[in-house]
Amino acid sequence: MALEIDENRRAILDCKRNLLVIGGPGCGKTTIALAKAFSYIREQSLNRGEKILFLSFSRNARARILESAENFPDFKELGAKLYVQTFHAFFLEIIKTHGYLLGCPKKISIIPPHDEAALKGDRKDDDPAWLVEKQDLFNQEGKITFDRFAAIVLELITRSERIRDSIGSAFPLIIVDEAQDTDTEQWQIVQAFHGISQLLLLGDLDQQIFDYRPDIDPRRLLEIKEQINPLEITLASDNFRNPNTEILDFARDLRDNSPRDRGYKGMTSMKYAVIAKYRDRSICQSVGILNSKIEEATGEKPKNIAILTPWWKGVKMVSSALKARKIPHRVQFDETATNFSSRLVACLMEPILDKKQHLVWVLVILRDYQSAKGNRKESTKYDGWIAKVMEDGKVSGKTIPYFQGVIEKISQHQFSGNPAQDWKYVQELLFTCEMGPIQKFARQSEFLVAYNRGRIIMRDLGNAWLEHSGYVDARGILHRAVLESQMSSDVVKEEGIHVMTTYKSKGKEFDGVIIFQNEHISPIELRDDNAGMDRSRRLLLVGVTRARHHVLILRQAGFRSKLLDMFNLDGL
Ligand SMILES: Nc1ncnc2c1ncn2[C@@H]1O[C@H](COP(=O)(O)OP(=O)(O)OP(=O)(O)O)[C@@H](O)[C@H]1O
Repeated sequence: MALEIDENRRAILDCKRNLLVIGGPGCGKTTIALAKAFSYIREQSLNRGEKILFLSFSRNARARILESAENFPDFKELGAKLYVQTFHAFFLEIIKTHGYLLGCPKKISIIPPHDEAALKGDRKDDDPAWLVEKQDLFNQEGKITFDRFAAIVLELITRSERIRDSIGSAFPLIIVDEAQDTDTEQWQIVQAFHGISQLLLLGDLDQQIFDYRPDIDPRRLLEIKEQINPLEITLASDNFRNPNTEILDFARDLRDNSPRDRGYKGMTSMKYAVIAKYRDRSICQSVGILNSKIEEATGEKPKNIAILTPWWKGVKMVSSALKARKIPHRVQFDETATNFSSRLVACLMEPILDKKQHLVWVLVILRDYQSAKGNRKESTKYDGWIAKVMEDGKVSGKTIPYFQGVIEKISQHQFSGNPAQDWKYVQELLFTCEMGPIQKFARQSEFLVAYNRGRIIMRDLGNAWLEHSGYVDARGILHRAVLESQMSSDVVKEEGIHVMTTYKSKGKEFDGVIIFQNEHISPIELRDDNAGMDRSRRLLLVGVTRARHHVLILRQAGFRSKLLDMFNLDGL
């Protein structure tokens, strides 16, 4: 990749003070930040142990940064000095090293989000009792929820200058991606290194899509300017991502609510009939159409495309349509349901020594799932059942007899010792359940493959079998593998078709993008948005600007969209 270095970019490379680089989608913020990192490593000859830290918000964004870094000719020689990490993983490392100084046990364990949701139940995030409970879990048991990472790190570095200085001096240059989306604690942590490390902050207010979270403030960039006095450089007018198209013009017109009367090069709209089978066929067809559009424009087949929808429900709809026609794709999914559903399968694979105890475990999983969903009525119902089962009392309804039957059947079944086959046996048993909600819940375990940890789970289950002739601690094996995956530093391969929420697509880049619009499942106009639809506009802007060559908006026929109807996109 031949990098264009203009005056602005030269200033960024040469600057020795804190820097704030602002610019819209695809203007080259990540690229110039990486260029600066490599030039810093080369010119400042880092001491042993020193690295350039590049912090990002998500594993997706981290993967994309690493992929871009690999394209630099310097990567082979200097890549080991570049440390790209998510905020979460970086904070966790600090807590694991220094957390005990706050008086908690030395061994730290994480409470994954789905278990956290189950513990919290229907209490609000800021419920005082829940806040105290989380603090106690950390102080007394070393158990920590994801949302407390930043608070704990902040406490550590504020209470100990020595810790702050030793972290800061290991990273003479700290780059922060999407600085506009830092919450108060994250920003305070970064700010604490002001004066110790050089800070390079990348930002774009048009892409602030997490502002529904209480701590994300549109004034963050102003605050940054006031507090660390950075050299400010704007790359606003540049577009390196899709310069041969008018995708960015569309995005800007969308942002400014000033649609023009002709179409936009690189943007197409296609309508589908709402009846499920036609809709699903159109979803699959849209992939082929997008591929041809890209091939027409570039002379090459696309390397990757993304299908984006605002909610996971839309992801599921698109994924099922592709799956039915055996079109391979990678998917984002409802992690909560998948985790609990897989836990149910794992639980039923464990040796059944006491059928009543096993039934209680099953009910606890279902209770925790309902609680994680904030479904208090359902979780209370399960609490009642659990108490009754423990007292050997009678419970009316079909659920208990159904699971008693499943446990009975499995206890008489001889597992083969082949974990994949045995996992499937339990799954299929649950898939035949006649109670719709239970069957639907069980089906969520199919998404476990999306964690990329299937092989490790099967390997560890295989080891358990070798050691015990049974899947002892299958739930623990699953738990550890899922947790590792949630914190993992694996780089997800970018090729092929990716189905995800637009939120997850942030910071990524694809040859083509399909925006799937559906009135209920995948709305372009978000519910509870303001009259100007600012959030909806920003979300759509992030989605369309992921594309390098073409965007296809797949629209439900007959549905009037306040945002899209204003535009005169080329139709099919
Ligand atoms: N100076 C440059 N010269 C040549 N190509 C560039 C330059 N800067 C960026 N690019 C290319 O443009 C595309 C977008 O760049 P990049 O991802 O850095 O933009 P960004 O501002 O971080 O985007 P976003 O905020 O939307 O994630 C990439 O494919 C990158 O290789």
